[in-house]
Amino acid sequence: MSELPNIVVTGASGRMGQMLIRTVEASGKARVSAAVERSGHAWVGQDLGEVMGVAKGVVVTDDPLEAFATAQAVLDFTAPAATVEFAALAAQARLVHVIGTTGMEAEHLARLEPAARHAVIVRAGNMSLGVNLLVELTRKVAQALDADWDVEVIEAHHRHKVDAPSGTALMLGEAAAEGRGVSLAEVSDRGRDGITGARDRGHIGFSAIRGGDIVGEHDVLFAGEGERVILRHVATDRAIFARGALKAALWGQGKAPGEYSMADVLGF
Ligand SMILES: NC(=O)C1=CN([C@@H]2O[C@H](COP(=O)(O)OP(=O)(O)OC[C@H]3O[C@@H](n4cnc5c(N)ncnc54)[C@H](OP(=O)(O)O)[C@@H]3O)[C@@H](O)[C@H]2O)C=CC1
Ligand SMILES: O=C(O)C1=N[C@H](C(=O)O)C[C@H](O)C1
Repeated sequence: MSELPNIVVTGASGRMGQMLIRTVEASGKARVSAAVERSGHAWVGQDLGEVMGVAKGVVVTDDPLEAFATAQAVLDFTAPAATVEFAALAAQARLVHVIGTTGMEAEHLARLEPAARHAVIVRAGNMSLGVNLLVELTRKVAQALDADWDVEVIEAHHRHKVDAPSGTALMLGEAAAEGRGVSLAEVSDRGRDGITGARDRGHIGFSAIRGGDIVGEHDVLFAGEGERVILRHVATDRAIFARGALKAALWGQGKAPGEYSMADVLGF
């Protein structure tokens, strides 16, 4: 019997699901004990060893409750509607629920609150070390520069991405707003098109590019009179997100119930 923590991966066949399975299995710090896909998915009933060439003996299931029963953590990079269901089940089983899913609306976030009263949730729109550092830098730069400097968050992702702005762009926008001491909801400019009028002073703009296989690129532009400051992160490998998620799952063991961020995990 392995002494390593048991980890469940939901959305196992997805871009991140597969990366998470490979990262956990290669880490030597945990093992994949179960993999979940939705009912009717071609992978359900298949051995991961057969479909991925790793984690032999783990048969993909469409029963998350059964999968969660023998695990210590679940890594969940799926879709908002699925994530809120998994949160209730993870809380029931007292698992650490690491949520990478983006595009979560207020109604989804509200449904995480009861779960976080019973179990540890670590949620971040981006689990990489580099982006979480960029978030801290953005807060500091926004604090140092006044509203004469226009803030724009520009992000680029692959053609399959379904949500915009990205979760990362929203984290960066929140950090810029916090640095300025304003509420992002009150100063956010999204999706400019047509005769928009001149830019509002103090607003934070968002632009999204979608194309090809771009893993994820984020710029925070501070545009002043006669000069610009640009903070940039470029992801070239999804392993950076998976490594962060595994770190969060291990960090969360034994922590008090509640919702935590990657900044908590990284000690920023
Ligand atoms: N926080 C971070 O660091 C990162 C976050 N992400 C986010 O992770 C999410 C997934 O991204 P990505 O892997 O590219 O997307 P994919 O579409 O490749 O994968 C999503 C997976 O989740 C599955 N899924 C959806 N609903 C359910 C359900 N009810 N039960 C079980 N499985 C389900 C999908 O299955 P099906 O195909 O059948 O729908 C699919 O296998 C996105 O929200 C993305 O923004 C991505 C990278 C990093
Ligand atoms: O969908 C993706 O791919 C990614 N999503 C996250 C986001 O919305 O910011 C993180 C990363 O940029 C990749």
